[in-house]
Amino acid sequence: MGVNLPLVTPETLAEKMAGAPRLLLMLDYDGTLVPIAPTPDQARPKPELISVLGELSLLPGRVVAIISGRRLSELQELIPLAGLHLVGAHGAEIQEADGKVHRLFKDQRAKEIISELDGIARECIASRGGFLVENKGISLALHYRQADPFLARQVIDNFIKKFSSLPDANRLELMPGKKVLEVRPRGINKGLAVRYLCRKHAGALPVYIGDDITDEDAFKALKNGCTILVSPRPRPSAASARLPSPRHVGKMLSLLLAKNKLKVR
Ligand SMILES: O=P(O)(O)OC[C@H]1O[C@H](O[C@H]2O[C@H](CO)[C@@H](O)[C@H](O)[C@H]2O)[C@H](O)[C@@H](O)[C@@H]1O
Repeated sequence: MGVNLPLVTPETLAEKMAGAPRLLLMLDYDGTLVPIAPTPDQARPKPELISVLGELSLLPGRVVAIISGRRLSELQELIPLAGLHLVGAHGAEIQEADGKVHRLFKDQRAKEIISELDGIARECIASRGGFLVENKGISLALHYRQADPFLARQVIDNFIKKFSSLPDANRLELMPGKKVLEVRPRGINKGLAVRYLCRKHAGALPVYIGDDITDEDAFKALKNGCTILVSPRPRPSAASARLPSPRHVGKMLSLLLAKNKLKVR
């Protein structure tokens, strides 16, 4: 794990990718394509971003995939584009570029536990403000971005205690994220999705860009690959380089599109 990852510029990164005969560009959503917002429903893509992603994915030799912790159904609504891969629920739901969907996760018992945990999370929150429970069916997110930090610690500790005492809790795992604690099926992670896409598009230059702890599985799956952490400051990561913000990611995508358009003329 490196800490002082070299900062790359959008220009250098776009140049490297534009030079590849075939490219597999994998992008995380929250905190990478779209800046972090106070609540999940406020983190929406700008029309320009949708248009760049759409154009890129139509170019020959360019495969674009969005890999997120969000539900696939939500990604389909946020990025309403045909022709790119959408991967939801940390890799459990994969939509191919032709629209075909694979659901990698079929453990019914784990789904039942998630539904139980929904009630437990709400009980732990009780009437305290600033929390949000996001039930994604096969995973659950307990958000505390707008809660008092001291109360958040108490609620999260209580939730973890109750979760750990559930029979079969080991079918699921806890994953901290940005002001959120997620519970997801054990063994499902973004690394699986990255390996799947790399096999499917063997020979293409794989690039993964992400900002959160869940993206570390993807970085590790692409050992020695082009892996970019989105972070304003250095922090331990398995990525190979760093871009400071989603704004820089957006700039890089526009430059990549412009360079590729010049090539296909
Ligand atoms: O894998 P990602 O695309 O990065 O998704 C990770 C989680 O992102 C969302 O929560 C985070 O973003 C919200 C909007 O900016 C923010 O309000 C929240 O505090 C963050 O934790 C999403 O709601 C989760 O379902 C995703 O798993």
